[in-house]
Amino acid sequence: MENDDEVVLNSTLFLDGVGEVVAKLNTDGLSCSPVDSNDVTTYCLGLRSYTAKETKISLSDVYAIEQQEWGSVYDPSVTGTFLHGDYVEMHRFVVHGVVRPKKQPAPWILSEYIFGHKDLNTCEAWVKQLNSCISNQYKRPKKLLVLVHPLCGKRKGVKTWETVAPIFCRAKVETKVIMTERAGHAYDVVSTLPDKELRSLDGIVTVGGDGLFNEVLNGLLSSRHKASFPPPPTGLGQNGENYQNQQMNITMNADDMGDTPADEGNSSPETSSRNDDHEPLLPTSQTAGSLVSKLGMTDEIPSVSFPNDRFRLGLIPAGSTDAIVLSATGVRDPVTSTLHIILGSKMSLDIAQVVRWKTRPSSVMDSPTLRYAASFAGYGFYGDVIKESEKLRWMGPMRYDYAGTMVFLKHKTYEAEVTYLEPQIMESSSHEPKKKRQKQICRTNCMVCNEPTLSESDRDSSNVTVSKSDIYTDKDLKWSTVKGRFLSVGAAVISCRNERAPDGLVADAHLSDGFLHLILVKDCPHPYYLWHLTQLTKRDSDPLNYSFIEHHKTPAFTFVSQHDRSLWNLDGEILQACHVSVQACRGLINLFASGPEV
Ligand SMILES: Nc1ncnc2c1ncn2[C@@H]1O[C@H](COP(=O)(O)OP(=O)(O)OP(=O)(O)O)[C@@H](O)[C@H]1O
Repeated sequence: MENDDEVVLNSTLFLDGVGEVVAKLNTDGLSCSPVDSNDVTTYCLGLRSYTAKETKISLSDVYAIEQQEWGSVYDPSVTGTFLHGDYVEMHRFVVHGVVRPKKQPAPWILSEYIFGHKDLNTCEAWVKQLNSCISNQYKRPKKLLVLVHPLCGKRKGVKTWETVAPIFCRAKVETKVIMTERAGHAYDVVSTLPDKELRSLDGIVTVGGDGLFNEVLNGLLSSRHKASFPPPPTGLGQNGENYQNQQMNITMNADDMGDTPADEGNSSPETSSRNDDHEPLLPTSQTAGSLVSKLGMTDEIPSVSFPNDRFRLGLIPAGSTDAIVLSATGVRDPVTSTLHIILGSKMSLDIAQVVRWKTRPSSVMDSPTLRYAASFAGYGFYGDVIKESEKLRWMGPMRYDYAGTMVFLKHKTYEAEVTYLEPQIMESSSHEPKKKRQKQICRTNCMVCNEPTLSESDRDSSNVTVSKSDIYTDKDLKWSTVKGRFLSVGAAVISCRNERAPDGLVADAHLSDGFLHLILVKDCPHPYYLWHLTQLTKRDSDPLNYSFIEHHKTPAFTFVSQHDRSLWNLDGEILQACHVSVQACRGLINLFASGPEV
């Protein structure tokens, strides 16, 4: 802004509340210095009434420019009246910006600067030039699909959208808005979006909670993410023939591609009671043809695939927990999220890919079912709470507390075997309680998330293509198994901060480091478990540092249980599964966010 050579526009304008200023626009932003520096400070009745220093507005903080009608601009420097200042009539334009509070985390605040000039052409030239600067310089979205869940949270989806819609409108971002009518609607819309339409969009935005976001994520990735999947649990042929056969089935069985969802219409034991389960992304969904929840059900390779550098997802929080937004922006504020979207913030996010190999122990062999989770995959306590809370929807968000208490009192434990990949080079967690670890919190421009993986750096230097599945034969990783009775098995992709757990489940989980945090809570007395749960609600506590808890940072794990009602909670959505494998897909999607400023 200092270099006058870069100045693209320079004139004297009126700035509302400041008076006449010399305004200069360059590639970084706009600077306005009062014409008469003697006017910098004025006094009213002996009190200093305003200070007008140079005003600097960075273009990266400008989200809209608007031409306004002829009207009044306040000039505090006008003298001659008892009180300083008066309104002056002129042509006007408004620069809409963002104020990012210094103390974080805090919501971003909308600001506006009203400029005026007697000459309409001068105002129009400024509007044109400013618009061209903000549209050329930043990767801002022009067209978005917006899915609004009207009943989310305390039925505040529509109200939240009505609050932020004018901001999109002001910023001239085209939005195609769909109100969801039922569970599974968003999944159906997104999974059946033709490639041409998807290519015309810069992203998809959800106005709702983590559940709605999870539907969009699954709709987007189900047929558009082609990757080798994690090995199945032992017993299903981890390295052997069965596993290979599964892969063949999954990728080549064209008969499964019809309009009938994989799990529907046959007489296997798991289908008979399937509709009891709340699985909107599975058979109850209406657009059956779009259900590509079985891996690779289609031969057709969509032209829009993931990971995708351009396409981003946005979340405008209106749900009952909003853990993904809190972890991605640090605040649960619809306006802050909207500004991140309009200003084109971008950060990548790991996604957990969950493969269900068996629904029930009695099933002979299911067709594998694929699901994605952005924040959390949990079994035992977590699955049971979701199942209980579904019956209590009428209670609103309170149902989680009630259901949580009920499930806690039952103290159910599950026999299971968990096998996870352990990075040898990493500080691995022991089974013993350990000293409080130095937590490296994920923030904006996080060093950990920006570090290339070992295979990525090898690939860069040697030009060798490393397939995703190579991770499972990496010499720096080994498989370890834990067997026993568990109160819960959880895998956090991100910190999972929420209003009840200010540091989240795992305070130092990273948004895009390619790891899951596997948390195994073994059978223990009631009070111990209660103690762990209460620690989660406190800031700066160490809720995982107990002898009955194992915490492992892992890129993948498998899980086997012999329980008939084995329920998983994936971002708050239920999946019934007794054999699963889960892997972290590093940076699989991009969000309109920049990481929390915590
Ligand atoms: N119009 C609708 N009617 C009923 N359910 C819907 C509708 N739209 C979406 N859903 C479903 O509601 C569930 C919860 O949505 P969401 O997470 O957006 O809201 P929430 O209030 O945070 O809910 P939860 O407390 O269950 O997390 C999702 O599984 C989604 O499939």
